[in-house]
Amino acid sequence: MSSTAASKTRRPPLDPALQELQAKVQSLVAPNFCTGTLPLDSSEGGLFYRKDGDGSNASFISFTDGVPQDEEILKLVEVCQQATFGRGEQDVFNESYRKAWKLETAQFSAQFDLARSGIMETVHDQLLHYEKNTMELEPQLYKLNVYGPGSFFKPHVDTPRSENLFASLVVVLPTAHTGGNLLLGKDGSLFDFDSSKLVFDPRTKAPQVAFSAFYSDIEHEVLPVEAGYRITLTYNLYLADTTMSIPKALSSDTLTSLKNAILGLVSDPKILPNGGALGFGLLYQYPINPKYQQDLAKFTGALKGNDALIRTACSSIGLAVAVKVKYRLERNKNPDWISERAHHGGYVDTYTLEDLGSCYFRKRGATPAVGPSGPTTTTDDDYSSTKEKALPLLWVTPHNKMVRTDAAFMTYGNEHHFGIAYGRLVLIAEVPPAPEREALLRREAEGTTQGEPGEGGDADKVDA
Ligand SMILES: O=C(O)CCC(=O)C(=O)O
Ligand SMILES: [Fe+2]
Repeated sequence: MSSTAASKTRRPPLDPALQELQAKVQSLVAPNFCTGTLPLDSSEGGLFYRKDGDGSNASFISFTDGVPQDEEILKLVEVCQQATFGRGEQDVFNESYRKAWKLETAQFSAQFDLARSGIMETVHDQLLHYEKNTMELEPQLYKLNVYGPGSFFKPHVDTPRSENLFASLVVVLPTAHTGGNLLLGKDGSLFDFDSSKLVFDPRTKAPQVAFSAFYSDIEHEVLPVEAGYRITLTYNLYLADTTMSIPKALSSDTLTSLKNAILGLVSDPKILPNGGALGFGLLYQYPINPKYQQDLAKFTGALKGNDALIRTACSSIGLAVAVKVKYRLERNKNPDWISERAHHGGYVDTYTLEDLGSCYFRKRGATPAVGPSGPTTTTDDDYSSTKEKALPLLWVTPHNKMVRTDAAFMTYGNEHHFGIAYGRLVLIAEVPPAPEREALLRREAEGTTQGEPGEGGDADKVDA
């Protein structure tokens, strides 16, 4: 029997509890960016810079000793290079896509000290909110950019130049300018960050920095600067393990209502009566290194925003959760499948939502491969003989609503990089057979499952 026939005959009407959980997941709003301003003390307001290759002559510009004049900024521009961007595997210069100047880190030293500024604490709290408190974000200064009149940067996602790239941070230094808004999300659907209005205190006119941090896979653009110069420091924020305990106060209302919606679904013995899994397509994309195929099976990075919230909700009610890569089979017309190389055991077949097509969850995989632009292709010889052992996988949400994945768009980034691609991931929460779920539900009703992380518990501890 073909898989298409199998999924057609098996698709049941949508359960009201599933509809409720879908609506809940789709209405989640975990933060995916954060912005703010910070006074800039005169001891931190300077920038030393030099010409490329000139070790002996440095110049200086102050951002706190009066508003920098155009002539001073033009001297800085003189030592800059035209900014390029990544397209496929090359850095290219194309003024219809990006018009700006850049300075490499070897050419400048800013007195502004990100580590001491307190910005990273805010960013950490917002962007790693629902994640394990064993991870932190490590900022790496990336470039200084100058956007003059007519400068802009067309919509793009930031290049995943390492598997650990998580977020991007832009710090705008205080200069007089108009335009140059940073739009987050498609056409600014998430936020319109108008630095021109933020870099001087509206009351005292004192200079300040304005910052914006966002997950690097979120589409963003810089609108043309209309007048003046917009000067930025950009940082890549990498995930790093930490032994420090980072306190977290989770907004438990959102988490509790999501947990209740999941419990509402799994408390129905007609749902996955013999066990199976709930599938959640993740909203964000994550950098994956196709070379390390084994590691694809155990994604250990932090999840972003809503994705992290779903993982925390599932694991804190005692469901075993795992993050998997979604693959596409090349040879036949079979739909996507999900593989986990590290485990051996059964296979999970599926009945699905209409818009996903069917999908197979297998606990033992053939060789996976990730293409350079996300969706994956592979061949799998023993695929058809193994799917009989499948258990149902019930999709709660489709994948990747947040991220545009059309090929042209995905080839653009802010720098070329070999080997790392943004991958589509799904979260699989294993659901035990109905009789075994009673204990889980009883525990939750009695409040004996783990509390939210940051309230003395760690959601991951309840993973099976
Ligand atoms: O200047 C900004 O606000 C964002 C710049 C940017 O997107 C980049 O450098 O990749
Ligand atoms: Fe960018």
